[in-house]
Amino acid sequence: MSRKNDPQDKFHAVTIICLILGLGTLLPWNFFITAIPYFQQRLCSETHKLSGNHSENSELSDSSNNGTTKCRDDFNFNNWMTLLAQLPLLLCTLLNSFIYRWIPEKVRIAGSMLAILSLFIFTAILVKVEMDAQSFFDLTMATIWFINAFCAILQGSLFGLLTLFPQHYSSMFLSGQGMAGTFAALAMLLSMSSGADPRTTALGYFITPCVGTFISITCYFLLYHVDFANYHFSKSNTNSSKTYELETKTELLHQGEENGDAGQKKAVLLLKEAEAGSVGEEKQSVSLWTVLKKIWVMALTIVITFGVTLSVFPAITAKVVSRYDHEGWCKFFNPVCCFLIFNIMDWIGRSITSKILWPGPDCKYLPLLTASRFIFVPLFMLCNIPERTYLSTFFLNDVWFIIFMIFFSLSNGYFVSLPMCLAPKKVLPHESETTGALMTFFLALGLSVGAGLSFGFKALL
Ligand SMILES: Nc1nc2c(ncn2[C@@H]2O[C@H](CO)[C@@H](O)[C@H]2O)c(=O)[nH]1
Repeated sequence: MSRKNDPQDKFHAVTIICLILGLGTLLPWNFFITAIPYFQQRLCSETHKLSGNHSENSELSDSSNNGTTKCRDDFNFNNWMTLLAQLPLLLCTLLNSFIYRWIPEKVRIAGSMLAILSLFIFTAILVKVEMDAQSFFDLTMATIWFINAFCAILQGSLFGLLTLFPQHYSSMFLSGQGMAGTFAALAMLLSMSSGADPRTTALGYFITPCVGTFISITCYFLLYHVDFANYHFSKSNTNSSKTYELETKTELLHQGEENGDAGQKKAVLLLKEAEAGSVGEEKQSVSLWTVLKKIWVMALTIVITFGVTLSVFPAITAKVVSRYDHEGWCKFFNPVCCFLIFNIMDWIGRSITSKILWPGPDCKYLPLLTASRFIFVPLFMLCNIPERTYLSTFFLNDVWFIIFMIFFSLSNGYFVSLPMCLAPKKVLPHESETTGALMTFFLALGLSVGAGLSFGFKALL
C-alpha cells in the first residue's frame, strides 16, 4: 500500500525495468524454440553432407519442401529440446530455494545473466562452425540445458525480488515474459526476410538475444539507482520492526474496508493470525505447509495450464505445415501462425489480468476450468502434420490451425497469470516471498510435466 510520503515510480522507470527483466528471463527458451526449423535443417543437412548428398538449402526455413524437413526427425529434436529446457528449470528452481540463503541475490541474478549472455554468444558462433550432426545435436542440447538452468536461477531470484514491490510490478514482469516470445518471432521473421544467405540469417537471429540479455543486465543494475526501488528494498530489510507490523495491520484493515463485510471478517482473522505469529519473534517464520494449504488451488491451476500447453507446444504445433503450395506463405506459415500468434495472444492473455481477475481468489473450480484446455491436444494432433503414423489429418485447412492457436494461447496467458496474481492475495504479507517461491516451483513443475507428456503425444501421431 502506498502512502503520501512514499517515493513515486518516476517516469514508470521501475515498471519498464520489470518489463525488460521479464523479457530477459524468457529470451533463451523462446529464441531456441522459434529456431526449431534452423536446428532441424542443420541436423538434416549435416547428415546429408556425411552421406555425400548435400544441397545448400535454406536453414531458417526450407521453402522447397513446404517449410518442413524431408529428413526423418531421427533426433526427436522438438521433444528433447522441450524436455532439456524444462527439466533444469525445475531442478534449478528447487536448487535456488536452498542456495538463496548463501549466495547473495546480486551474484545470483547478475551471474546468471552473464552466463546466459555467454551461452547465446556460443550459439551464435556455432552457426558458422561445421560439424557432424550428432556433435551438433549434443552441443545444442548441452547449451539448452545450461542456459535454462541459469534461467531458472534468474527467474526464481527475480520473482523473489519482485515480491518486495506492489503486485502491479509482478504483472509487468509476467507481461515482459510474454513479450519475449513475440520478440523472438519478430527477430526470426526479420532475419528470414532480409534475403541474406541462410548462415548469415541465423547469425543475425542469434545475435539479437545477446543484445537483449545485455540490455537486461544494464536494467538490473539501474534498478539499484532508482529511489522507488531502493525504498522497497530497504522496507523489506526492516520488516521485523514495529513500523512494518503497523503498516501490515493498517493494510489488512484497508483490505477489509475495500472488500466489504466478508473482507472485514477475513481481515480481522488475518490480523489475529499476524499478531499470534509475531509475538516474541525477531522475524516471523513461515511454514511451507501452511502456505501450501492456502494456495493449492492456484498451484494446481498453474501445473495443469503449463502441463497442457507444453505437451503440444512447440513439440507438435511446430510440425504443422500449410496445405497450400505458395512458396512465400509456406515459408512464413509456421513462424507466423504458430510462434507469432502464440506469443502475441499469450501476452494479451497475461495482460488481461491487470484489468480482470475472474474468477476471484476463492474459486475452487479454477483447475477444472483450465483442464478444459486439454481439448486442444487432440485438435492440434489432427491438424496438417505430414510426418505421422497412426492418425490422419482431420483439420487440413490452415484456418483451423490459426483458430485453435488463438484460443489456445490466449487461454494459456490468462490461466498462467491469473493464479500467479491471485496466490499472493490468499496469504499474509510476510508469507508472500514463500508464496512467490512455491508458485515458481509449481510453474516449473507444470512445464516439465508438459514436456514429458509431449513424448507420449508425439508417439501417438
Ligand atoms: N514463466 C515462465 N514461463 C515459461 C518458461 N518457459 C516457458 N514458459 C512459458 O511456456 C509457454 C510456451 O512457450 C509460454 O507461455 C512461456 O511463457 C519459464 O521459464 N517461465
